[in-house]
Amino acid sequence: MNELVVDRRDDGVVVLTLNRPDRRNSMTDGMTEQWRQTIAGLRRDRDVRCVVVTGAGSAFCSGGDLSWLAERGAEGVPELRDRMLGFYRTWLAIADLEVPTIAAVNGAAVGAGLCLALACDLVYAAEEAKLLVPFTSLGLHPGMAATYLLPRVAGVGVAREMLLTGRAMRGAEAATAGLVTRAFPGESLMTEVLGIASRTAANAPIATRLTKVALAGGGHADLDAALRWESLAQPVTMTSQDMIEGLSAQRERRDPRFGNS
Ligand SMILES: C/C=C/C(=O)SCCNC(=O)CCNC(=O)[C@H](O)C(C)(C)COP(=O)(O)OP(=O)(O)OC[C@H]1O[C@@H](n2cnc3c(N)ncnc32)[C@H](O)[C@@H]1OP(=O)(O)O
Repeated sequence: MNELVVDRRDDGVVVLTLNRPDRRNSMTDGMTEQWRQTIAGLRRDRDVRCVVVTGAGSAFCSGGDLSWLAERGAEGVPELRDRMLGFYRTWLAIADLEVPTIAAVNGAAVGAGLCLALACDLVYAAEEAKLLVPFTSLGLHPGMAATYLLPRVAGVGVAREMLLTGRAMRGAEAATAGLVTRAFPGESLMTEVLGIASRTAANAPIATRLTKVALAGGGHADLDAALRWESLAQPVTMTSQDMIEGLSAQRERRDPRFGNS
């Protein structure tokens, strides 16, 4: 079975659907390998302007496959360390894509599954989606950069409560807490997300990529760093064909048609 469905749309948006609905899209070795190949392909593809990740069926992603954790053999810490590092890096490679990435959290996002969503630039959740990181209740230390992503996205207070108590949030509360960008009623989530993705994909590619670089790691550390970066990056876009097109489109009151230059 294809555990990762890739849908390339005409508007430059690629939708990746985790596809193991009967196991709530938990991450198996097979799905992880498909993810690795797909993300590597998307990195090289200049026609891609925005990537959306979602889950098939009722869940977004229930995290690491529990049967793998239960059945693991005689591997010791060094072997497991290598294995886990490879697993984390493969999934979090979505954060290395130069184009904007969006998680459409259609249902439960648990453990590594929530971390995958938080590694995206924008996270839209169904109001009823259940979000939690119950590592310690499973006897596990957090993984998949949970101890980086949660405090970074929602602040250390939210991270502490979610990681130490295992408390679940619904999408609506997660939006209020700043853990997700916005919540929508479940039935309209995909329509809303595809609209946002399409509009994002239509923006000037070079300006968008540079903006993403500027915001990586939570934005610049100080005002001077921001000014030094912007006084270089903005002139790069000022000399681009895209800016000429953007200004013409605004003058002519039409939608811009950006290339890649
Ligand atoms: C290294 C990484 C570590 C981590 O990521 S730690 C976190 C691990 N994940 C979890 O602890 C999540 C466990 N799953 C759940 O809490 C629930 O599921 C959900 C909230 C995601 C969804 O609930 P509902 O819709 O009621 O489904 P259901 O009846 O619990 O599950 C349906 C089938 O899916 C299997 N399943 C669910 N999650 C996983 C998983 N993570 N790995 C493997 N199988 C999973 C179940 O066992 C069951 O199977 P059957 O129909 O045969 O009873």
